[in-house]
Amino acid sequence: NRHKFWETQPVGQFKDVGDSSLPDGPIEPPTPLSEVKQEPYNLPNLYEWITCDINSDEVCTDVYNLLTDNYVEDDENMFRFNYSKEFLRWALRPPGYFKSWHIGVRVKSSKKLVAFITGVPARIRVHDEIVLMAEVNFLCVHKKLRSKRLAPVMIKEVTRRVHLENIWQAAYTAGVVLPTPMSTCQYWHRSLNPKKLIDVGFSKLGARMTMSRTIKLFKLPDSTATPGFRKMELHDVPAVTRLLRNYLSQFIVAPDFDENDVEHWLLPKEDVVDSFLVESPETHEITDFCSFYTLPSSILGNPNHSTLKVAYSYYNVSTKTPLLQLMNDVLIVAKKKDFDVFNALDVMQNETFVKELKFGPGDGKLHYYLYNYRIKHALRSSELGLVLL
Ligand SMILES: COc1cccc(CC(=N)NC(=O)c2cccnc2OC2CCNCC2)c1
Repeated sequence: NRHKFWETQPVGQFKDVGDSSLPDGPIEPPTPLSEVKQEPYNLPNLYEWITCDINSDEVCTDVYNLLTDNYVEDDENMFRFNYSKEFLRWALRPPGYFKSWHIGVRVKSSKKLVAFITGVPARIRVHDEIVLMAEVNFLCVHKKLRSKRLAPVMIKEVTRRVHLENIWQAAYTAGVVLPTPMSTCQYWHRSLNPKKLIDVGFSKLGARMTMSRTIKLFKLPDSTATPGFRKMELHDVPAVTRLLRNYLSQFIVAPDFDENDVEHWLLPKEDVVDSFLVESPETHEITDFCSFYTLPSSILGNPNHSTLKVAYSYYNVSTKTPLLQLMNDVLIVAKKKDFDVFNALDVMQNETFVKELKFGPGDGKLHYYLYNYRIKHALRSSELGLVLL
């Protein structure tokens, strides 16, 4: 009963993979809103649901502390994601968000937050269909409450609250294989501070390599190479939206970003998201775009370092500047901002630059999933134009 819960859900089931009689699209029809369960699912006696007002500093701090101590670790339990409070506020309040989709579980007596799950609304295009979805993220159960089957209840409760807003599909990622990945991505790391990465065990010194040789190997220029390369600003939103919409149209699954979405997700926000563009010095046309988000990791049990400063490739568009040169400029900027490593999934055209720019393959995979939406043939990662936080 490895997937006891997921076998009860409207997701592609392993037994159905390859059954081409099943059409792409929703697996179950919407339920009339009057038939959606009106009250929250039952929790074990000591616990209660709490809707988390992420605008409240106290609540945001409780969420931050729960995730800092109990969220996703790498396979060797050496690192743990350490999303900042400002990042959480950004990630959870996009245009049209619902406070009711920021769901916590706390101990009735102590009011201690012990579990969390979230959804945010997103318009996602699948082939030629624009589908309103919830992007579900930050599922976290306190380490001391694991194996109490709390996660299935959290998932059912966020699903119920999404249904109440008349949304019937969702998108999510996981490092584990569940029924059934829509795509499976490889992740890649580009060392920016190789000495620290080796000191903390993130990287290993290559065979027949010295530390000084390794530092030299990953050294980057002090300044970017592309004329007209600059930070994105508010007045660039219309041009970046046009550039990004056109670029994303080539992928089978991609967000359907409008100007409001671009303003929220891609305008630079210090220590949260960085975005740059190339404005042609001659024509002032915006020809290229690149971005990354900031997600540090706590380093577990290292005497000299407590945090790994990690940049995650977000959305990149090259129409005039070679993608290789654009991404090398992004690495130069990330190094200058003191990031230790730059991560990228092999989605979109990322595979075309990772090898050239000295990325090394990560030791895990990131699986993408859709809820209540069948895609008969799993996508190649290069057919995926969606990056989740
Ligand atoms: C380096 O510190 C880590 C701390 C926790 C987990 C991992 C490995 C891992 N699971 N990495 C990823 O999932 C990953 C690798 C490359 C790019 N994006 C990623 O995940 C993103 C997107 C999904 N939500 C988490 C952040 C690494």
